[in-house]
Amino acid sequence: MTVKVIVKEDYHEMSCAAAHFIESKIVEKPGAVLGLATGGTPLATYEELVKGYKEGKVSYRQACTLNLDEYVGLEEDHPQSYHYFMREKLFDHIDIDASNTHLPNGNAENIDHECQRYEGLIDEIGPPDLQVLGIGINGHIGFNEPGTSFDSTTHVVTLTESTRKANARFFPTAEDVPKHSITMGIRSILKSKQIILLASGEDKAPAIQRLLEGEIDEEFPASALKNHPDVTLIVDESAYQGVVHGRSRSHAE
Ligand SMILES: O=P(O)(O)OC[C@H]1O[C@](O)(CO)[C@@H](O)[C@@H]1O
Repeated sequence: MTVKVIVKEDYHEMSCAAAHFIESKIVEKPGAVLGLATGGTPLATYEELVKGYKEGKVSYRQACTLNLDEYVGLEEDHPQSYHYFMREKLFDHIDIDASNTHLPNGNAENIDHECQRYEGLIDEIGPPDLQVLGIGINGHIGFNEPGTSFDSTTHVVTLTESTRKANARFFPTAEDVPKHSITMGIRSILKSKQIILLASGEDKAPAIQRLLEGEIDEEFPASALKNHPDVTLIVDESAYQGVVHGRSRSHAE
C-alpha cells in the first residue's frame, strides 16, 4: 500500500498541517477516537490544537483518546510521565472529558494484566479513527524497538540505550530515564483506521528515507505501516531530505 506524503517547509508548517488533519477528523466525527503520541515532535501540533480550540474551531467534548505508551514505574503526576505530558500539553487546555482520555497505567501492580486491560480497551472504545505517530531515529513507533514482532499487542518493553539516550533530554539526568515502558504493539497500532506519522529535522531523515524506500522488516518497526491501507506522513523538508526517489513523484505538497 502506498504511503501518502505531505512535505512542509519547516516544523511549524508540519505542525499546522498535522493539527488541521486532526481537527478535520473531529469536525467530521465529533465523537472520534484519537490515538495520541508523546515525545518532542507533536508538541507544536498540540499547541495548534489548543489554539484552534480557543478560537472555537472545534470541541472535543465527545472525543476520546488512547495514548500509545507510558513509562513503567512513574507516578501519573511525575513531570516526565506521559500522563502528565498529555495533561500539560493538551488535555488541560481543551474541553475533553478527563474520563475519556486513556493511557496505559505504568504503575499497575500487575503490569501484564495492565497490558491485557489496555489492549481490551483499544478494542472496546477504539480502534482509533486517527492515530498520531512520531518515529524514533531507529524506526521505533510507540516504544516498539527494532526486532518487535509485527504481531505484537500491548506489551512491556525494555528500552534500548539509544531510546533512553534520546529521551534523556526530558529528565534531570540520563540515569533517571526509566528502563521499561508499556506500549501498544505493532498490531495494536495497525488496528487504527487512519494513521498520520509526523517527523521533523535532519536527525529523522535516515528513518524517513528507510521508511519510504526500504523493505518491510521487523528490524525497522515503522515499516509495518506499509501494511496499513491509510497512512500519511507529514514531514518537514529537513526530515525528507534523504528521500531520493520521492522527489520525482507527486506526493509532495
Ligand atoms: O518525537 P521525538 O521526541 O523525536 O520521539 C520520537 C518517538 O520516540 C518516542 O518518544 C519514544 O521514545 C515516541 O513516543 C515518539 O514517537
